Amino acid sequence: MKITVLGAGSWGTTLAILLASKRHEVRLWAHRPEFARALEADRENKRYLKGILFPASLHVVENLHDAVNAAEMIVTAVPSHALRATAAAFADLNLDGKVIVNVAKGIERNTGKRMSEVLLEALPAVTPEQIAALYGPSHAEEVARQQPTTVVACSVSETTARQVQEAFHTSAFRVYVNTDLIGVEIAGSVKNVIAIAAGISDGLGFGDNAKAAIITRGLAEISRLSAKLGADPLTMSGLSGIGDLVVTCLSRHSRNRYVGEQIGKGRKLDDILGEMSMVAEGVLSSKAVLELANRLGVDMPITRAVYEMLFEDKPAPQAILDLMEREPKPENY
Ligand SMILES: NC(=O)c1ccc[n+]([C@@H]2O[C@H](COP(=O)([O-])OP(=O)(O)OC[C@H]3O[C@@H](n4cnc5c(N)ncnc54)[C@H](O)[C@@H]3O)[C@@H](O)[C@H]2O)c1
Ligand SMILES: O=P(O)(O)OC[C@H](O)CO
Repeated sequence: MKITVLGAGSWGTTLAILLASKRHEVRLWAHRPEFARALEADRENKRYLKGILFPASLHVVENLHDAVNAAEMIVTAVPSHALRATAAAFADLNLDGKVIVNVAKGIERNTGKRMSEVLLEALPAVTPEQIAALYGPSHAEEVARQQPTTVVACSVSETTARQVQEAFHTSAFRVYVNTDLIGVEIAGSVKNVIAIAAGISDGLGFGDNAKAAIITRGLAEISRLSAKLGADPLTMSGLSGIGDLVVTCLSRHSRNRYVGEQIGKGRKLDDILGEMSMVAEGVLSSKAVLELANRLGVDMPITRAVYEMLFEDKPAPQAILDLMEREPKPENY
């Protein structure tokens, strides 16, 4: 199959290598032409995925239109804040019959939209059945080393989800299917905000009890938001739900958990982000998720606390105390 991956960060590069290793004809597009030229010269992504060489069937391309025109399947792996502009830049091409697999995890600033909603708006000729998400607990560093990983291919069309499953599945990268796109996208995106809270707990020196509380009560607020939006509650116990929440809250690879850890140590957000080369989606998503929750009347206290610590300079110890001293509540509400 001819597959184009848009975005040559750690995840886009990892997926392009995985797909090329399956003998698909793969094109990898980087939004900066000079970076594309460096990738082609090195046959390696020295900035985002050092030490993993490109298979021969992976072609680096500079021209977005050529990359999209050549593809039967398009994988969008740019950061979520860049997805709308990236898609709009190829909206005038003929996209009939092409499947678009988004792997960016985030909720759009200002609109509160999920990534599939952003794609449908930016690509008016594309139908919901052409769009899929590939989500789940999958750090690039481990997938690139072919360590066992499980993910979920999701689309409102089961046929499309199965096409994506077939395209990506390997003996080290096991792909399940699901058709609950709302649940998969909400869970897979909001977990980044909860992972920042988990990192804050680490930075403050708290232990396993606090981490378990953040994961469990984080899942409770993700579940409340998803239910309000019409998701299947079962998705929350799946790979994009508890699976991705656990990996992101616990992993040493997680950029979101790292940002939180630094905040917990008392550092300023701008300083932390200024020295990071990789995207931590939960930072921008915290604001978008909180606005969405407020609009829908959904209580998301951990998300609110993360937002206050990141953007309103609330000291982390105070935020934790405020969370703990809230009015006692029933577990299921
Ligand atoms: N890294 C992972 O393990 C992993 C796993 C699953 C999902 N994801 C998701 O995949 C998405 C991409 O993450 P990543 O880890 O590959 O990012 P990264 O931080 O490794 O790299 C970001 C990439 O985006 C590019 N970029 C930056 N601004 C851009 C713009 N305006 N337009 C187009 N491209 C731009 C950068 O050049 C770079 O290639 C994120 O939403 C992330 O949550 C990442
Ligand atoms: O490194 P993070 O925190 O962006 O997490 C990456 C992936 O979403 C894990 O599945």
